[in-house]
Amino acid sequence: MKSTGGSSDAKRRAGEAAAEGVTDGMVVGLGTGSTAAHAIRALGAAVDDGLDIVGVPTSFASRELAIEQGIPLADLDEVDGLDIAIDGADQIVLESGNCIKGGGAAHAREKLVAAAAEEFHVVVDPTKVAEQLDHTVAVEVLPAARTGVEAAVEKLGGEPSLRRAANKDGPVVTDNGNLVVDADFGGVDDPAELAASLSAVPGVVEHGLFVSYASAVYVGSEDGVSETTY
Ligand SMILES: O=C[C@H](O)[C@H](O)[C@H](O)COP(=O)(O)O
Repeated sequence: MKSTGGSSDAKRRAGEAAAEGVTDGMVVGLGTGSTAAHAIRALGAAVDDGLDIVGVPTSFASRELAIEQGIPLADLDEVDGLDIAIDGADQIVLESGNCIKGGGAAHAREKLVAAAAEEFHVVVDPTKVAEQLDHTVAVEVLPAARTGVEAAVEKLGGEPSLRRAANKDGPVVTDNGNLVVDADFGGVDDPAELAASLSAVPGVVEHGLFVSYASAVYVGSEDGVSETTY
């Protein structure tokens, strides 16, 4: 999985700490990204040791890793809710637990899985922690809606930019066959209001603002992990 900077030891500590909260019989959302990957690996090791869980992956990449780790899997529509989802974030405010996700363009399925879970546990390294959300907001859009969504983002005070692929000419295409517009709003004063405004734009499939989703945040560091609960 792609890495986004930050110490991999810190990410590993956060991921492993969150995985420790998973117990027999749980249905577990498996997040996407380099930090969530550590949780998936830790869960894979626990499954090897007899832990009985079912994982619900949030992306092609997390599914691939979970299969490699031998974690039994189900699709979201095959389970009757989830006990917990463990996932990373691009930026998080600890006071509220509000965060921005979608650096790997997986935020639409990640939000579906988080919404279906009783607990949403976010795993990050200290570089992700901020006083105010000011990271670009990933907006997954239907391809035909791109220009309309870009205009709507500008009306909301943001600067839109189509996410382009690194190893292909042209745009990033999500696991759902859509495009991603990264919207720079600078500092977000009211994340709930912006989230609602973005959700109301025709053609927006999902955006990366996760407002009031987190029930716990694990911040790994060089020498330990701190946990904040909500
Ligand atoms: O779309 C990707 C996800 O929202 C990731 O969870 C997020 O980008 C954080 O990834 P990482 O742990 O690699 O920084």
